[in-house]
Amino acid sequence: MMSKLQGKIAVVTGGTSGIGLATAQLFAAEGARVFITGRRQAELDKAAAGIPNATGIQADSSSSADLKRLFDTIREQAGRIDVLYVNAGGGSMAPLGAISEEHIADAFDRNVKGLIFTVQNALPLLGKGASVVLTSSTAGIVGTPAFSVYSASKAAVRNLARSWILDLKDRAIRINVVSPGPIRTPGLVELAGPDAAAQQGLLDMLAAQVPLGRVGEPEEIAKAVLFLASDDASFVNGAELFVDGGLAQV
Ligand SMILES: NC(=O)c1ccc[n+]([C@@H]2O[C@H](COP(=O)([O-])OP(=O)(O)OC[C@H]3O[C@@H](n4cnc5c(N)ncnc54)[C@H](O)[C@@H]3O)[C@@H](O)[C@H]2O)c1
Repeated sequence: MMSKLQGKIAVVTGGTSGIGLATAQLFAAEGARVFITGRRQAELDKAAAGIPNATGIQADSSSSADLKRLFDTIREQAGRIDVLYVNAGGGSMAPLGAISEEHIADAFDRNVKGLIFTVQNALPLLGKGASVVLTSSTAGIVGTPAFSVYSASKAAVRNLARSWILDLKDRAIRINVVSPGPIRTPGLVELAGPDAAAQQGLLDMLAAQVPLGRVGEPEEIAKAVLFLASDDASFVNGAELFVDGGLAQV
């Protein structure tokens, strides 16, 4: 069977851990040359070493200067981008009474500003048939305690996609959104702190809310991103794909 990304140039932001790492591995297995980004050089080197045909480029998505340097480097090394998966992001918890300026800046810099400037800087490298996948979350559509700022930042993502497909009309670039439910990643379990029992408690609590009765695995998001990124989704544009065991529907 033909590999789904044979010969393609793919970029995965936040590719050192969790969903981004699993997706970079799947993209590579499907024949892509993969560029991954992360904030810390040591983790980036470790992740890139485990992925065939991968290059790690240090870049903090919150930094416009880093993003410019990232895409300048990709232009020099590969000349174009066929698949852009904007995965870098995350957030921390704060109930309404504890929301601070820093809390808002952290979520919106990573999940909104960083996402906007990632796509903007990539634009000159995206040709006809290119695919962009953005990362939202079920938290962007259902209420989640102590997660309102993260939820608001993720809710912004679907509206960016809906407008951008109009901004890019006639360029034949597809933009879609993947919205994971609770997925067993370092980023999720660390919300419960360093204690393993507390982390398991968080996973159990989240699993109980999901109609399928469990949390998801990073590889399950990677497969959905591969679908949106590949020509299998050639007429899918401006869509939001929930990969959440049904959580967003209840
Ligand atoms: N795990 C979940 O349950 C879940 C659910 C919905 C959405 N998401 C979203 O999926 C994405 C990946 O999350 P994950 O759970 O795999 O988290 P993770 O913490 O395990 O991995 C996140 C990756 O993004 C990178 N990253 C974070 N901020 C960055 C920045 N400013 N610049 C560059 N890289 C940055 C991290 O270094 C890491 O490589 C995030 O956007 C997250 O909000 C996760």
